[in-house]
Amino acid sequence: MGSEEERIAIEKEKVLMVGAGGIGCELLKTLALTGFKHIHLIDMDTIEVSNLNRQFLFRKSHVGQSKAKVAREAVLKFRPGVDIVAHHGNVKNAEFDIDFFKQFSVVLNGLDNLEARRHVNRLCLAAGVPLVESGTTGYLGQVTVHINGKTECYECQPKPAPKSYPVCTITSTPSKLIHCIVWAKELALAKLFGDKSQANELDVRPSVLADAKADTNEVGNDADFFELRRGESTSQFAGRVFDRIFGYNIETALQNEDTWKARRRPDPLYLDKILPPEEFTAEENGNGEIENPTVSAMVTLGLKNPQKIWDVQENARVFLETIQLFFKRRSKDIGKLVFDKDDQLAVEFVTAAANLRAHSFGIPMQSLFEAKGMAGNIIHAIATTNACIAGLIVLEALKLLTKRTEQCRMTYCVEHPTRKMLLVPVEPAEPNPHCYVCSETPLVLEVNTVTATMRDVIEKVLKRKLGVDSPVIMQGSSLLYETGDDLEEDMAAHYASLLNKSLASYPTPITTGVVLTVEDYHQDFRCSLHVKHRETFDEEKEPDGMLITGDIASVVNTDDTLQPKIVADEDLSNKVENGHGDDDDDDDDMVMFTPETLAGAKRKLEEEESLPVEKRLKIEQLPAMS
Ligand SMILES: Nc1ncnc2c1ncn2[C@@H]1O[C@H](COP(=O)(O)OP(=O)(O)OP(=O)(O)O)[C@@H](O)[C@H]1O
Ligand SMILES: [Zn+2]
Repeated sequence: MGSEEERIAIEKEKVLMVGAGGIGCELLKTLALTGFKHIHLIDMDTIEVSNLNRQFLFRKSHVGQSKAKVAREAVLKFRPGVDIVAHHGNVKNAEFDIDFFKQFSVVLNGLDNLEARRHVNRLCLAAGVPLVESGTTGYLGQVTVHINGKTECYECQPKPAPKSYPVCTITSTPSKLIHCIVWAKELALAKLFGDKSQANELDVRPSVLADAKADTNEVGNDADFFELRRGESTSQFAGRVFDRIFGYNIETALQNEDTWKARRRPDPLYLDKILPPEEFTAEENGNGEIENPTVSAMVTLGLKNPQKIWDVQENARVFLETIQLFFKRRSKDIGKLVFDKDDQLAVEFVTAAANLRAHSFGIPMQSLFEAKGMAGNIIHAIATTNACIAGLIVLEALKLLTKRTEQCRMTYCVEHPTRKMLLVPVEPAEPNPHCYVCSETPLVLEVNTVTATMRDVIEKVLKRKLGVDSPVIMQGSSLLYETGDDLEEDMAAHYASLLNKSLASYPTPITTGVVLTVEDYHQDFRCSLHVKHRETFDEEKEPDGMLITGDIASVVNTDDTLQPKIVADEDLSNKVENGHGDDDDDDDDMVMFTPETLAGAKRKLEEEESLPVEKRLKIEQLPAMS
């Protein structure tokens, strides 16, 4: 039992918890059992079956209900005297504003995404409330403490960003299964079932070869190749797509000899070499069958074990069956499907398509279970890690509430003992004086002001890179853009009309030398952008056609949409692939974020003797995913 001072603080102070998932369930239980009496809890989600193995406050009968509300009820059963207020909503909602945050003595995060974490960080800074931030990934975890003005804020240091791959690795020269999975998920699935208006490089071929084929009309260069044709059965369609993407496209790529000089040549796959014809030439057209969102090709094909690696025939069958099922039972999703790791049919399609491509390129195939993990960037959560992290959060909260801030520590939970410790405490660093969030450091925006529009700047830089939700943009004293429900109609129309204008064609041209002020009142966020015109950008390395520089250590790409650069959470997929988190130094992979960017981190170790540098980097690189 702690000191009297602690007991009083525990009973009196009001704490806010954000997230009632893996960490959140453990945290709410630990707070209640420690004696905390006033707890607010925010979570926007409802309970899913897949949460039940570790989010122990939830039962099967709760599936579909609010996590925050059910967590509250579950804890009240064993600690009825605790005053718990459950909010079922997004922490970014306007109701959770700075005044709302001000009522708490400390905020405790149990979130799973960068966007929400950055938002809470900004509100805590604005409200002057200390934040205890946390994350776990399998056996790894971390708890960090952020006190406005005293320690670094959550955004003072760079965060691991998704790893990106050159487009050509994905479209033409995969060398690992993850490349094939990204291809299956972002190109094949998207081309067949996703939004057709989005650019998609699934079917790109060298123009010379494409022209030659088009002349003979052998395959055609038709834009609607991936559409179900009139009178065509879904099985004929699936077969046609199979031969195109695994056969014809590979054969076409093979004709580009230079590509294969130093690489293994892929083998084209054609259905008639893999399956007997009766399996893929059925004439029936099953459109119009009953829609069923939970349909599964594994069920209809009798494949039971998700951990078994399918052979080529099985992958071909699953590929064909998933396409048919999408058309017959999921037709409402066609044209708008986006990959979701909980969508069984989509995962089956991605597994089969990735495996077939892998087979063609001589890459070992994987089971659906493994492929799902890679496609969904899943590292299986470990309940014990969440419990340890929740305990550490409460310990840090106690130090904050009893004003023992000098004792606060960032604690890293590591997989292998470091100097006999699995929990490595590190003294919090001071605020980064160049952090654009907690200091007023200006940023430089390099952009082609003649071609880029204000919409580009808002979407690609302000929202995606700087994590701003509702930007207000000023140039000197004139307002260039604002959003909000209370905006007059004519003003909203005026701003909308300006959005598609290039920066240089604004009434007062926005070009080199102009300083834009960006604010988000809800986040109490403010920064200035110094505009610098630049003619050209490297399409591969700077796909946004703009670059934000300056003292922007913490500016990272939070967006995981994959156009035009293909991005995947390699940190995580590596772990699934190799069983550990080390990068295997495949120089094919282009990393947007390197250990060097972390080396400047100023954390000091608790003991005099420092960790070896590699170890320190690893600790600091721990991704905080959930
Ligand atoms: N913006 C947000 N507002 C409120 N709650 C959020 C927000 N973003 C994430 N959360 C909540 O944070 C929790 C994180 O928990 P956790 O990492 O265990 O994820 P999960 O969705 O429960 O599980 P998994 O992703 O592993 O299936 C989730 O319950 C999620 O709803
Ligand atoms: Zn900061």
